[in-house]
Parts: sequence; C-alpha cells; structure tokens
Amino acid sequence: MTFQIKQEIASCGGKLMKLSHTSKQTGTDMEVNVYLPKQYFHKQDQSIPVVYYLSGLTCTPQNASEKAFWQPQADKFGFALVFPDTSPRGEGVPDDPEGSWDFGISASFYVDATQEPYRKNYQMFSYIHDELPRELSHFFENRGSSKLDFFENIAITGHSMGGFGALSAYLKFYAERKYKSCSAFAPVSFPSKVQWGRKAFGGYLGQEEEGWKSYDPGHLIKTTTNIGDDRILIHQGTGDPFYKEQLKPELLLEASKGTSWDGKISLNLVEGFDHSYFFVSTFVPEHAKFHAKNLGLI
Ligand SMILES: N[C@@H](CCC(=O)N[C@@H](CS)C(=O)NCC(=O)O)C(=O)O
Repeated sequence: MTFQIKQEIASCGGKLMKLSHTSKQTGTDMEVNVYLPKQYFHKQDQSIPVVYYLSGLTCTPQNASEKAFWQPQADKFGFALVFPDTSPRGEGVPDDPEGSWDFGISASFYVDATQEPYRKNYQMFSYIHDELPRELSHFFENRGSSKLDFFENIAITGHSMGGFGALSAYLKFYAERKYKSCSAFAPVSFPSKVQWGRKAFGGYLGQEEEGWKSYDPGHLIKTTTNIGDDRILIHQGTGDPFYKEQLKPELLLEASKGTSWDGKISLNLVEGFDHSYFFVSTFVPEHAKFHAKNLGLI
C-alpha cells in the first residue's frame, strides 16, 4: 500500500523523508526513512543508486537517520539511503515472552519466521528485499525528475543485528548479484554460534538448526562462490561490550578460510571503539566510499 508522508526534513544538501505504509508481509503499519541526496534535486534524468541500511537491536528508522551521519556522504557521492524499521510493531504483534530486547519487537533479525506465533507478522526478509523496494519504487516513480534505483544498482549495510541482515542478504542473493556491495558495522557474524542468534533463529525458525543455515553468513560464506573480486568491508570496535560474546567477526573470517571468500573479507578491528553510533558514525565515511566505488559513483 502506498506511503503516507509523515515528515519531510531538510538535511544537509537533501531531504529526509519519513514515510509509513501498511505492509502486506508484516500485516502492520511500517515506518521507513528515505534520504534523498542533493543530486536527486539538482541533476535531471539520472538514476540514483540506493544504499539500504539495516539497524540493530532496539532501533527504529530514527536512530541511524539521526546519529550515523550518512547524509553528507550520500551528498558527496550521490546515493540515496533507505532506513527500514527493525521489526513489525503495534497492537497484536507478539513480542519476546521473556520481555528482553534481544528478541521480538525491534529484534526481528530480518528473517521470514516459520514458527508460531511469529509467522504472521515477522516476515521481514520478504518485506525488506521484496515488498519495500517495490513499494518505494512505485511511490517515487512520478515524484521527481531523477529516478531512484531501488533494484539494480544497490548496496546493503547495517549495524549489529542489521550487519548480520546485510551479510545474510548479500550472500543469499549473491548468485543473482542483487546487491552490488556489502559492508557491516559490528555485525552478528555467525549467529548460529552465539546466544543472540540462537535465540532468534530458534524462536523464528524453529529448533532444527538445518533451517538456520540459509540465513547464516557463517554457512553461506562456504556455500556461495565469489565469482569476481568482490570484497566485504567490516569494522568492529575492540571496546564493544558485545564483541566477544555476540558479534564474533573472527568466526566469519575463519569460516571463509579455504573458500572463494578467503582474503576477501576486510575485518578492521578498531581500537577502543564501542558499539554505539559514535563508533558507527566514525566509520560511515569509509563505508560510504566503499559502496560508492562498487556502485560506480567514483
Ligand atoms: N543500549 C541498548 C543495547 C542494545 C544496543 O546497543 N543496540 C544497538 C544496536 S545492537 C543500538 O543501535 N542501539 C540504539 C542506539 O544506540 O541508538 C539497550 O540496552 O537497550
């Protein structure tokens, strides 16, 4: 269903659009923020690539829009940004029975749930990678003189749970080269091996671990062939309280050993940085440049 414009905010050289729509996949109203860079307004008849940013646990579309400082980078290179929500929410949406922030509302892990009671609303994989781009494309079709490219020349990135979501989707769709570029900030790198991931996969996908593999970057990296010289960029703060227990990027590196991704994952351990948006925003310029290159903008 089409979007309602909640707010249009001038930001840097462009505009942040706060939108909401009713999703068929989640059966709920969903919010999404879209940043339109200055090029969208000043250059005619050109196609603007889109970078999808998936946020982490406890987030809404607002956190990254307000604190990641992506907007100046989007203006610098000429890409748009989409900041989706982290889960369905609202009346009737089931949450974590334990009331914890690592599962349920704001913690969908971007999968299509197969288990009750989550199956009905938690269809976030299909929402993010299919319904949302189709709906956005439709909505923006006749709005400006520039075309926003939500399907072809696109990149994906994210933080923590969203870093997992980015890695997972990039690898899952790698054969068809859906996403031209992937990076992650402090991602949950091998969810089947850590408590956050095991709880999420168990709850949404069931206890049978075989069913987790098709989402888990730790497995996908072994079953997906890197056909070019594609690289994945990761930053991880060494002062991040979740680094050693939940994120474990070294496990992904280990899993890539001897595969076509060996040496293609650039894991940057950055001294002292924590898990917050002070960390994310510090490395956004490097990630922006990485995506801009892969999207042919520089
Ligand atoms: N501080 C959070 C812990 C979870 C957390 O650090 N979430 C990260 C993503 S995994 C985040 O982006 N939080 C929101 C923010 O920093 O704006 C809480 O206790 O609620």
